[in-house]
Amino acid sequence: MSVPATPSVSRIARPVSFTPARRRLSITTSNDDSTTRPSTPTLLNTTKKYKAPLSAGARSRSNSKVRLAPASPIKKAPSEGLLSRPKTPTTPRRNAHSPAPSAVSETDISRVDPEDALVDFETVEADISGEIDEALLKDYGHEDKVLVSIRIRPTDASTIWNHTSKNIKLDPSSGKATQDFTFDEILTGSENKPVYNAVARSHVCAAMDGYNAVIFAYGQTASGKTFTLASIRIYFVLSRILKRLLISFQSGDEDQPGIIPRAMKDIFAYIKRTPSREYLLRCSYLEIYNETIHDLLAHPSTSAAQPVQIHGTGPNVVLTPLREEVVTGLKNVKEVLERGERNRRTASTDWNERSSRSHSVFRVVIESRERGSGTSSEDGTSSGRQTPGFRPPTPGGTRLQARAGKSVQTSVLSLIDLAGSEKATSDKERTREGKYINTSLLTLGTVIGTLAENSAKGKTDHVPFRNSKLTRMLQPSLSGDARISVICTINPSKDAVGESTSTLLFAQRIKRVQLHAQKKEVIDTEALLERYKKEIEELRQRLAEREKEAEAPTKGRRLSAREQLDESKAMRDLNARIQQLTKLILTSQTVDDKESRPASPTKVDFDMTPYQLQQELLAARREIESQSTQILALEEALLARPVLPPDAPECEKDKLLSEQAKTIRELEFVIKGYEDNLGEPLRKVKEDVEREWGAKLEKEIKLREEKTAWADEVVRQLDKERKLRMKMEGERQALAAFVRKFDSIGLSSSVALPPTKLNPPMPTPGGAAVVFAERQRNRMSSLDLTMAPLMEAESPVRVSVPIASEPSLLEEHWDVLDEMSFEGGPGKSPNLRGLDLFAEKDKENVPLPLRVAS
Ligand SMILES: Nc1ncnc2c1ncn2[C@@H]1O[C@H](COP(=O)(O)OP(=O)(O)OP(=O)(O)O)[C@@H](O)[C@H]1O
Repeated sequence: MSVPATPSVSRIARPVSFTPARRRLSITTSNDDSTTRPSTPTLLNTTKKYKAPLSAGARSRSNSKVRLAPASPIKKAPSEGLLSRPKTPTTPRRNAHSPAPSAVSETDISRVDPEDALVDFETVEADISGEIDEALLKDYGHEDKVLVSIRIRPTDASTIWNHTSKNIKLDPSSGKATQDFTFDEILTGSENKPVYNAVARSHVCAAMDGYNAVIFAYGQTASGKTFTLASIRIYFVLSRILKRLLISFQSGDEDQPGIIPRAMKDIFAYIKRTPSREYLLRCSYLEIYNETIHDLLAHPSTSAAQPVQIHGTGPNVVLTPLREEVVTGLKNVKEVLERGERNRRTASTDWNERSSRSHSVFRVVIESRERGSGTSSEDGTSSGRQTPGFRPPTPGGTRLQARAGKSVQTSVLSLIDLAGSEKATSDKERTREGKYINTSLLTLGTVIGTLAENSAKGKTDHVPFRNSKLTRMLQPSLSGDARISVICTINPSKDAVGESTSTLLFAQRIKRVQLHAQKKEVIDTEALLERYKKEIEELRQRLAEREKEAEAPTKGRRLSAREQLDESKAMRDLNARIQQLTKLILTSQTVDDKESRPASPTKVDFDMTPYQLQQELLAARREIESQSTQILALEEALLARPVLPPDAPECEKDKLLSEQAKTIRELEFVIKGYEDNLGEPLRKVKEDVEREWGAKLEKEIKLREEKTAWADEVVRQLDKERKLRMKMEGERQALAAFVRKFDSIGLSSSVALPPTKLNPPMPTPGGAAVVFAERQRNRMSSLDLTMAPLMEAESPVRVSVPIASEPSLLEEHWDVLDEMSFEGGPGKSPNLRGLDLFAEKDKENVPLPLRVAS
C-alpha cells in the first residue's frame, strides 16, 4: 500500500470506478481556506493549529474577556462584575462573517467510495504513535454501569466543598444539609489529559472494539463542559494568545485539547496498533438549538432551510439529512471540527461570555473489517460487489460492505457537549434560549430518573424519550445500547451551591442506569454462500470417488468387514456434511432475502427398480441414523466442552465472568420484578382471603368436631343397646324353653303358688306358649307392616335389628325404640329415652315382666 509521504492535498474525482487495489485517499474540504487556517500537519501540537477566523462579535468578546478577566482563566459569577460586558444581541453562528463554505464537501461520504477511504495501520499518519500506556487505560466501561465523574472547576473564590478522589460533600460549616456523594472519579485542575484518561479513554477504545459509546458533559453554565469536551475552541486559543501577549503568563500554559481531539487522536493510534483490521471513519456534527436540529457541517443556509429530522423508533433512530464526512487523518478531523465549531451558536450570558446556546453532538461512525478481504481474488470467493463502481444503497447511506465472508463491525462514538442549565438572564433572547435548554435538560433528567428507577426496581415504566429532541436522539444509547461516560462539571463557589448540588443529584441518578451494550456485526451472506457451494462441490467429488473405489475393490481383493464399516462411515460423514451445508445455504438465503423459502422436496426417480428403491430407502435410513448419532455426539461435545480453555487469556475469563454476573443480575432483576409485581400482590390477596375465610373455617371445624363427638356418642349408645339386646334375647330363649318344659309336664294345673319374684304366675291352661302366640298375633295385626326396616346404609353404625321372624317375649318393650330420637344435635346428647329404659332394666337385671292371661 503506497502512502504519500507529503501532506499535499489531492482531490478525488467522482465517480470513482471500482478497482480491486485500494487507492490511498487524501481528502480536503472545499471550504478549506489557507488564508484563514494554518496548514499544520498535526492537530494537537500547538495552539496556532486552531486559529480560525472570528466573527466581529467573537473578537470583541475575546478582547472584552481579556480586559475584564485579566488574571484568571475562570469566568466569574455575575455578582463578580461581568454585567458590563457587551452582550450579543442575537445568537450568532460563529461563521457569520467568515467565507461561506461551498454546498458540498469532497469528504462527504455520499461522494466518496468507502473502499478508497479506508484507514489501516499502514496509512495512519506517521507522527501518530500506536504505543499505549496501559497504566493510563483505566478498566472502565467494561461493566454495565454508567461511568460517572465529577470535574470541579478551579476557582479563586473560597469553596465549601470537601472531596477525596471518589467522594464529595458540603463542608459541615456551610450550615447546609450535607450529603455524601460517591462517584467513579472526582477530578480537579486545568489539565485535560488526566480527565481524558479517566473519563473517556476506555470508552473510545470500547468504540473501536465495536461497542457504541457515548461521552457527555453535563453541568451548570460556565462550569467547564466545553473546556472539558471540545477544547479546540477558536476563542480559547485566540484568547490565550492574546493573554500571552498582553498578560505575561509566568507558568507554562500548555495547550489543553479537550476530549474530542484527544479521542480522535486515540482512534488513529488504535488503528495503528491493530494491523489485522481496516477502518472507515465517518464524522458528523450537529447541534440542537431551540429544539431544532442543525447540521453543523452543512452550509448554514442549507441547514437552516432543511433542519435535521429524527426518524425511526426505539433503537433504530436515524437522522436525515445529516452530512457525514470521511476522515482518514487528524488533518481531516481538524477541518471537520473547525467547520462545526464555526457554525455552533454561542453567546455571551451573565455567566459565560462564550456560553454554548445549544447541545452539540459530534459523532464518529467506526466501521471495520478484517484486512486482506478486499478483493475476490485473494481467497477465491466473491466480493459481493457485482458492478464495478456500483455500491448497493444501504438505509443510512453508503456503508462499508462485508466481503468474502468477513463481517463488518459498526459502532458509533458520540461526544456530546450539553448546553448549561441556567437561571433567567438579563437578556430576552438568552432567556428564551435558556427556557429551551432548561426544558430539554429537565427532560433528560426525567428520562434518566425513570431509567434509573426502572433499573433499580425492575420496573418497565414509560420513559418519556419523545419529550425532547435530545432525549429522542439519545434513546438508543440511554436504553442501554451503548457504554456511557458522563462528566458532570461543577462550579465550587459558594454562590453556585444549589446548581452544583442539583448536578451531583443528576450524576447520582445516572449512575443507577443499567446498560447492556453489545457489539454489532454485519455478515456478508453472499460470500458465505459462495464458500458453502464450493465446499459442497468438493465434497460431492470426493463422495463420487469413494463410491467408485468401493465398487471396484482395490487390487482384486474384497474389503474386510472393518474396512467396509470405515468406508461406509466416511461416506456417511461426507453426506452429512453436504446436507449440513445445503441447510446452511437455505438458512443464509432465507436470512438474506428476509423471506422463508419452502425446502424443495427430494426428487424420486420412479424408473428405478423396486430393489433400487429399497436400497435408496435403506441408505436414507442409515443417513438419518448417522445424523441422529452425529447430533447426539455434537450435543454431548457441546455439553462437555469447557466454556473457556484453561489457557485462555485472563481478559477472556474476566469477560465471561462479567457476562455471567450480568446474567445473574438480570435473573435477579427478573425475580425481583416478579416479587414486586406478582409476589407481593399475590401474597396480599392470600392474606385477605385467609383473613376473610379463616374465622369461617375455624367455625366449620368446631362444628364438625362437635358432630363427630355426637356421632361417637350415638355409636357408643347403640353398641351398648345391641349388647343388652343380645343378652336379653338369651334370657328370653331360656325363659321360653323353661315355659315349654313347664307346659309339657302339666305343672300349670296342679300347683298354685302365689306369684313372687322367684315364682312367677303360672300359665293358664293351654300353656304359656299358647298365650304368648295369641298375644303376638294380636300385636302383629295391629302393626303397620308397610313400615320399612332400618336400612344399613342409613345408619351410622351397623345395627342388627332383628326382624320379627320369630315372636319375641320382649317385643312389647321394643316399642320404645320407636320413640328413640337422634335429633339431639351438636352440643346436645342424643335423645335416647328408649335406651335409658333398657339401661334401667339392665341395671336391675330383671327379666321383662310377663303378663300371663289368667
Ligand atoms: N478546569 C478548568 N480550568 C481552567 N479554566 C476552565 C476550567 N473549566 C472552565 N474553565 C473556563 O471557564 C470558562 C467557562 O467554561 P466553559 O465555556 O467550558 O463552560 P460551559 O460549562 O461550557 O458553559 P456553557 O454551558 O455556558 O457553555 C471558560 O473561560 C473556560 O476556559
